[in-house]
Amino acid sequence: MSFFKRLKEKLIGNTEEEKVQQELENSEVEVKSDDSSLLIEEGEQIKSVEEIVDEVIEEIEEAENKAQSDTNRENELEPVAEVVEKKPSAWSITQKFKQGLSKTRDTFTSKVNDLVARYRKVDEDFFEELEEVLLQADVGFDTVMELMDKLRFEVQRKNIKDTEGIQAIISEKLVEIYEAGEEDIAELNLQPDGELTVILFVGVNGVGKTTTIGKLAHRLKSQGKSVILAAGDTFRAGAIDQLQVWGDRVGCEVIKQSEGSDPAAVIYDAIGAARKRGADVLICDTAGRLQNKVNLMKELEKVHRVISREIPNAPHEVLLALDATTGQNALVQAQTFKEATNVTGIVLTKLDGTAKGGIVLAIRNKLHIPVKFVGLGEKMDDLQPFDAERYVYGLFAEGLEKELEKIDD
Ligand SMILES: Nc1nc2c(ncn2[C@@H]2O[C@H](COP(=O)(O)OP(=O)(O)OP(=O)(O)O)[C@@H](O)[C@H]2O)c(=O)[nH]1
Repeated sequence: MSFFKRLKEKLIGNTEEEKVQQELENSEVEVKSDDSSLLIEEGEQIKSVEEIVDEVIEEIEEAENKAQSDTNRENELEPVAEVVEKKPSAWSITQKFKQGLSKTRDTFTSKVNDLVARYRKVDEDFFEELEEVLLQADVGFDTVMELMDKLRFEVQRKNIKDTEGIQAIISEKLVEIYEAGEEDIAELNLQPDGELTVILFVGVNGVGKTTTIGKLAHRLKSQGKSVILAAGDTFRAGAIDQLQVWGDRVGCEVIKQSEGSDPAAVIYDAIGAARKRGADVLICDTAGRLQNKVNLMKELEKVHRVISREIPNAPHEVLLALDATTGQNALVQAQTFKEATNVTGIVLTKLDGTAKGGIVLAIRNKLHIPVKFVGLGEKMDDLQPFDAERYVYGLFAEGLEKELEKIDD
């Protein structure tokens, strides 16, 4: 199957139900933009100004009453755990990537578009400027070089002369580089039913670790899993309470001890509690002090040892939370944690807050650790499994849409 056919299927979803849903979503937008109420039908009486004013007042009152009852209903719906989750369509997830990457797209893509308009023909100068634009988006030197080689080769092979459509080729090559022959690298290593999965979260303070734990717990719960949280960050003031707030919101039990107690002891207790309750997933928070690497290593080693003594092969995931807005600094943090513990995946938070979303590619290429989740906003369902195809769509939405329209279903 060609790259673009596969891409289209991924973005829209390939079940009939998903296709119908997407068409509906599109047609809703069309109806809204076609405001037929402004048209006067043949034979219709033209209303007096007073009549129109009365009607408008009535509409405003109706809208206010509706808003009030919606707010009441929303308040009744808290906590979040009570909300019955509707499975999001493939297209709505794609739109989350598009929205979440809008800052990156606005800067990066507009520069690429500008290049395409200025050059029209693909030549060495064009490649050099493109290289610069990619470097500015934090894609990383090695990845940019690899991409440029692939682009030059493709342009020669297909005898491409025009710069138009180059976004589509860049997208294809970026996915190729990201996936590099591996499939399903974003999947969480969840154990079969009846067995406990232990997920350890690491990362420095302030990157959004606690929020991410809460969002992931919510996600797993809405997939029918029972989840317990372990308040292993006993170091940062307020961390235990913050996790408890998330536990209450999402409806998960939080196993905790007092501030300053031994994190390994908290996690040991939490494993016992999770087993007793027959829980499916235990998510453990840890402290994120980086000032002293030796201490960090010792602490994480101890936590690791305690977990794997209780459950061989556990922890099943060690997820490192990194803040995308810190750019190259995130790479340095990742390197330190990689040396301290066996990181199995990265959760890149606040991708929506940066114009340098190319950092995803740099992380993958430099560290060879898959990005398992990305934070695309502050809402509960804005934590999404990373998906290379949706990511490149987020980068080049407009350019790719033109290309995808050409593809028959
Ligand atoms: N826009 C956006 N904001 C996020 C995202 N993830 C987290 N945040 C926000 O980042 C802020 C910090 O997150 P917290 O989870 O409270 O992080 P923290 O308590 O400072 O530190 P740690 O828990 O140690 O990481 C909060 O306001 C979160 O709502 C994201 O993906 N996008």
